[in-house]
Amino acid sequence: MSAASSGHVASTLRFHDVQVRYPGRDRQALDGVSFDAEPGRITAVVGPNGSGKSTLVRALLRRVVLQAGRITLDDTGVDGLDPLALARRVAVVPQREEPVMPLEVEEFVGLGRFPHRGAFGAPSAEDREAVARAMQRAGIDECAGRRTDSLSGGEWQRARIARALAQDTDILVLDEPTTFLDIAHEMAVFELVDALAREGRTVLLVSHQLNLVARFAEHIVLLDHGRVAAAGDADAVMRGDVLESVYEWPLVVTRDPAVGAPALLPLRGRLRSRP
Ligand SMILES: Nc1ncnc2c1ncn2[C@@H]1O[C@H](COP(=O)(O)OP(=O)(O)OP(=O)(O)O)[C@@H](O)[C@H]1O
Repeated sequence: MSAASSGHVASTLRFHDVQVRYPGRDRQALDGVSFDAEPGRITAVVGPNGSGKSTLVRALLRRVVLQAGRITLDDTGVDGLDPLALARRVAVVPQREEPVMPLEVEEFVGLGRFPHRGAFGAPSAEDREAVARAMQRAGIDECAGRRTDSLSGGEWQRARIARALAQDTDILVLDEPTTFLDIAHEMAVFELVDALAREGRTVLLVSHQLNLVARFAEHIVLLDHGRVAAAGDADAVMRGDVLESVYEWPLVVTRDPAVGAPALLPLRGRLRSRP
């Protein structure tokens, strides 16, 4: 299946027994994590704060050293790709980022084109088209001429998503992309991510929005202290006993009345004793 117009056929992104330990820490941030993110579907990574989700993204981008294990794109190790080759295949919306330069939104989104045209190349008609399309899909086109440091939290978030779309890759990784977004914009981002997956991209989505993940993601990986506590479809992962133990909070799992997906309802009051 072809995905982005970069010409790549979408790849399976595979984490094989990945182990990461940060210097000075006595426990592993990732401890034997294995799963596949396949083309044409959303693979969501969920889990409590500090469970290793962003470390997984950093490991993919080679920003942390693996103690053991491998991350591959269609059986090629990402460690064998130079940064530009990796950027032509994988676009990332990182969890946190502040505007560093006073750029207009359109210029900022255009930064996503760097793996295709180089840092100093003039934008081609194709670059300009990709930027316009990305801004439109991310719903930020009305802000094209605004400076990034004047945007609201939600507008800035959508500009960052647009920059990743402009990169035009077959693999898209989004680390909590709906932070700061209101309900309508949050739903619009989930719908957009869903459409991007259906067009054939491989989508890896880190999110705390379990109920939306249950509705949109075909494959969910639940991390707990750097290990995979559960993986599978929403029915396999969204189980009260599993989630209550991992999140250490009382909750019930019911059914979403609109679409029938499992829905999580946290209860009031802390668990008296941990299982
Ligand atoms: N640079 C670092 N140096 C040392 N320890 C780190 C570093 N970055 C993360 N950690 C630790 O690694 C573990 C996993 O962190 P990570 O940021 O991957 O979690 P997360 O699941 O993304 O959390 P959150 O939901 O809060 O964003 C945590 O214990 C964290 O404190």
